[in-house]
Amino acid sequence: FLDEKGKLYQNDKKIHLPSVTQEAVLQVLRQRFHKHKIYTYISNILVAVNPSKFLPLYYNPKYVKLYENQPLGKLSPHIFAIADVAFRTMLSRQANQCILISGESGSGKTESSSYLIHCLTTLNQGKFSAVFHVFLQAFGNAQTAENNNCSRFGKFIQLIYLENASSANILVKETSHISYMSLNCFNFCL
Ligand SMILES: Nc1ncnc2c1ncn2[C@@H]1O[C@H](COP(=O)(O)OP(=O)(O)OP(=O)(O)O)[C@@H](O)[C@H]1O
Repeated sequence: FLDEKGKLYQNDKKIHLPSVTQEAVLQVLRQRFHKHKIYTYISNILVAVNPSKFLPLYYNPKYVKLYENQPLGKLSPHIFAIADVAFRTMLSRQANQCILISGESGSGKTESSSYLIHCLTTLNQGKFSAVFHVFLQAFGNAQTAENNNCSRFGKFIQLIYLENASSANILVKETSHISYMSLNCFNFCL
């Protein structure tokens, strides 16, 4: 989102970087971070910079509604936009969707997955309790030099969407066997 002179564009307008180097990308992320913008799109990939503090404005429940049914890139980059696109694509194509979250320890993968689950269950008006997360974290997390709440296991989370279920129609399954987190919503109950 830098213009040719290296200046940040206003209003999250999409533009090309003059040269795509690690330094240039980091510069954009840094500049946006200083403007309290922790999310940036690189194509349809969302880059999140860990703010290390809760940003209530970002995660206000009204944003789930705001991002609902909006094409990716129309509004400011946000993790709710990723959840919405996955959800809509699953419904329209009747096909599994997968969201991969990767990053170094302490970068915010667990937090991001919580926001995704929150948004996906809200979009579906389903009810989800955080029991799975709390339970797994109680046994599987530990404090490390990088992260006070470090997951000491890989995670695969599957959200199963049941189209005709009467009440809570997203089931959440959480298992722990791969080395980075993936989120997979699917399974239609026709
Ligand atoms: N979006 C966010 N908003 C506010 N705080 C965040 C956010 N993302 C991460 N954090 C903070 O950073 C800490 C580390 O994040 P998290 O545990 O999600 O990292 P992780 O990538 O899952 O780490 P690990 O691989 O070590 O398990 C969190 O406990 C939280 O305090």
